[in-house]
Amino acid sequence: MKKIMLIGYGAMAQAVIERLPEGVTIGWIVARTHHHAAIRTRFGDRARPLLLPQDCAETPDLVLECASQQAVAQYGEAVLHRGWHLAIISTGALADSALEQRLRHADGRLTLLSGAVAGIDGLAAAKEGGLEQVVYRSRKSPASWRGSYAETLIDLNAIREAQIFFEGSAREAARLFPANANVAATIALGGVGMDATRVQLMADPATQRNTHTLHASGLFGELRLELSGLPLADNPKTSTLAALSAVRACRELTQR
Ligand SMILES: NC(=O)C1=CN([C@@H]2O[C@H](COP(=O)(O)OP(=O)(O)OC[C@H]3O[C@@H](n4cnc5c(N)ncnc54)[C@H](O)[C@@H]3O)[C@@H](O)[C@H]2O)C=CC1
Ligand SMILES: O=C([O-])CC(=O)C(=O)O
Repeated sequence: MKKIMLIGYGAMAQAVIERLPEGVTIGWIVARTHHHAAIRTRFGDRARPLLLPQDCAETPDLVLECASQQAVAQYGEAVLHRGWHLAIISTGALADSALEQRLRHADGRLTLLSGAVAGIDGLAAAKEGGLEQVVYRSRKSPASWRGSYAETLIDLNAIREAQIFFEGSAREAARLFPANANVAATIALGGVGMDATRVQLMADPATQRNTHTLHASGLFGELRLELSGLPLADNPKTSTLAALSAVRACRELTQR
């Protein structure tokens, strides 16, 4: 039985817990104090709530971050310095290049989950021949942008048609929209980097989906990809596919 540590106890963590593959169990959950009683009630002795990953005396088979960019910055190094395997969904944390370097040079294994998008393998292959441009657009409902920096750029209650409210680099997008633009960072890290990857963020009152569009061109030819994802019921910012990419990382533990 593989025993993992989960970081976070929000919408994505719940989706992962519900779909945990056979042969994988959760041993520890790093969560805010206000979640600890609920974790104890739900899991009893099977999973311990922790304040810090370092409070775990054993070696988890995988540490699965499903929390926030802040959690990656807060715990990432401590996890990797123990030689543990860390898989992160909040890839936008790596928009902080000093943090990225520290995490990449630490002892343990760092995996970037594919999250809400697909096609990173093809983009990375295309990069080997040279990429000319990579443009990423995220289109979500106004509800998905609520509570984000978008509220300072656009009146989400008043928009009647699709509107691009942000254009910039992947680094800017990932930093300004930490719960909404991790995909921009994932694409940037697979392709031409945080500063050269162009990002457009759009609010569309006519959609209930989180649609990710990737356009890349280079020596290989051209890639156009559109992924129209259903958001999680508990968090319209987060696509179901992002949670499923974390489930896949759990399943891979049983397939080695
Ligand atoms: N790579 C990708 O494609 C995607 C990445 N994400 C990332 O996944 C994260 C989680 O998504 P959801 O579960 O939907 O968000 P959520 O807001 O529903 O839940 C986040 C949970 O993490 C906990 N948390 C946050 N920071 C923490 C910390 N430092 N220590 C302990 N607990 C902490 C919160 O208390 C909450 O329980 C997002 O914030 C975003 O960074 C989300 C969607 C797609
Ligand atoms: O889940 C999504 O659709 C994308 C997302 O929130 C992110 O990139 O952080």
